[in-house]
Amino acid sequence: MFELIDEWGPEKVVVVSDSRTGMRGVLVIDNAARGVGKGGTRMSPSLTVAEVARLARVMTWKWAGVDLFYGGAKAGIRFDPSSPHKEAALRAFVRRLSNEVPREYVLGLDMGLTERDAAIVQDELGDRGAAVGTPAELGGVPYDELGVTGFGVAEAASAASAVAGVPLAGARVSVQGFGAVGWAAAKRFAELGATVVAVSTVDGVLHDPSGLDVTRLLELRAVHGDAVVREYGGPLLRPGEELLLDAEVLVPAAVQDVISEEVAGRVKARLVVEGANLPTTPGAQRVLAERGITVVPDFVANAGGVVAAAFAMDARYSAFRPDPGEIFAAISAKLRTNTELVLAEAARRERTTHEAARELAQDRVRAAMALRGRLSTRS
Ligand SMILES: NC(=O)C1=CN([C@@H]2O[C@H](COP(=O)(O)OP(=O)(O)OC[C@H]3O[C@@H](n4cnc5c(N)ncnc54)[C@H](OP(=O)(O)O)[C@@H]3O)[C@@H](O)[C@H]2O)C=CC1
Ligand SMILES: O=C(O)CCC(=O)C(=O)O
Repeated sequence: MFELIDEWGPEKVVVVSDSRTGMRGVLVIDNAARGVGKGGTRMSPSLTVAEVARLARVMTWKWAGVDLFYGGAKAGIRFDPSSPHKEAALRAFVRRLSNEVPREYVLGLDMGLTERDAAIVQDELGDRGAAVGTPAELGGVPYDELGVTGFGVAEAASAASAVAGVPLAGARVSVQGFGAVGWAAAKRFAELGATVVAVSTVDGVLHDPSGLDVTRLLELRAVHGDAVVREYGGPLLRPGEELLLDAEVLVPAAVQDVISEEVAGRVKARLVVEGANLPTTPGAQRVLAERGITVVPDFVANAGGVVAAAFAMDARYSAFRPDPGEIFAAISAKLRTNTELVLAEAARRERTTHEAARELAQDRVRAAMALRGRLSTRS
């Protein structure tokens, strides 16, 4: 595990387990120089410690990128989110981390967890503190139900469209994943005048070159959940094919590492907007840049979730729930400005967009570390 550590972190890695439920979990606090550790908790049957450490590092850059004062952290639970024992596993996870939660880490939503789970976390914490992403009935900001992250992904795409030479009106968009990020991205792209030609889940890829009916997809998802692509009807392409379709815009919004160097060489889109965390490998980022394909990096494009989470953190101390309109407006403003800055800096510094965005975020984290006396004294 020591090989995970570099000059930025992680500062703390806590591994927990529970013999009764079989839950295994990990909390990674990557870098808390700018504030308390904050990031979503992922539940997946194949989760690894290294995966959570990589996600926690993304959070360090994400909070610094939007200049909000939280530290990079992420947690993960190795457990099947469809199991009837999910609640017991989640409660065991929170109980095992009672030293760290919420003093050093505040839970939020990531893959496999929903607002209902955040409510369970809140119940487990009692008067020790709050979870974030709880339902409106608990005074929370239900950011996955609101679709804030996907909304922000499409806003970032809109800001990048001029640089990429891809006007969004009429652009064909292919979206991988139709969960909290994917559905909301598809909805916002359609509102911005783009044509959503493909969406996918693990079941396969729905593809219609003349455009899918996004309203119908959203209605089907509300009723059938994950089974949405099968319920829509029509043939399905194999998972992965959505990355290579004829489309101007590609939005990977499911899992990490789906765009390898090899896949990057075959992507047809002119603009890739990363809804998921870590969907492109470093090699793929280089290939895409060499091919002149504009990439909006994950921690720039999907930062709508952290902006909403920051509102939710503030709401913990207020009797007034933030207005969703205010949250969406803040996301649009922050992500558009940041996207334009990152693309301009990448061009100016002759770096990939990931490199430029990381350098900008690192400057802020380094400044906080210096002020706290945390920089290395070794030469
Ligand atoms: N929720 C948020 O606010 C934020 C999420 N993210 C990141 O966005 C990504 C998605 O998260 P989120 O939408 O919350 O997760 P969800 O669990 O809500 O949805 C994930 C979606 O991806 C689909 N999927 C999983 N694997 C594949 C695959 N190999 N090919 C195609 N589709 C696949 C799932 O299909 P099925 O339903 O069939 O399993 C589901 O539709 C993650 O990387 C997450 O870390 C980043 C910032 C904020
Ligand atoms: O911090 C949160 O509550 C959710 C945001 C998150 O996990 C992410 O952006 O990946």
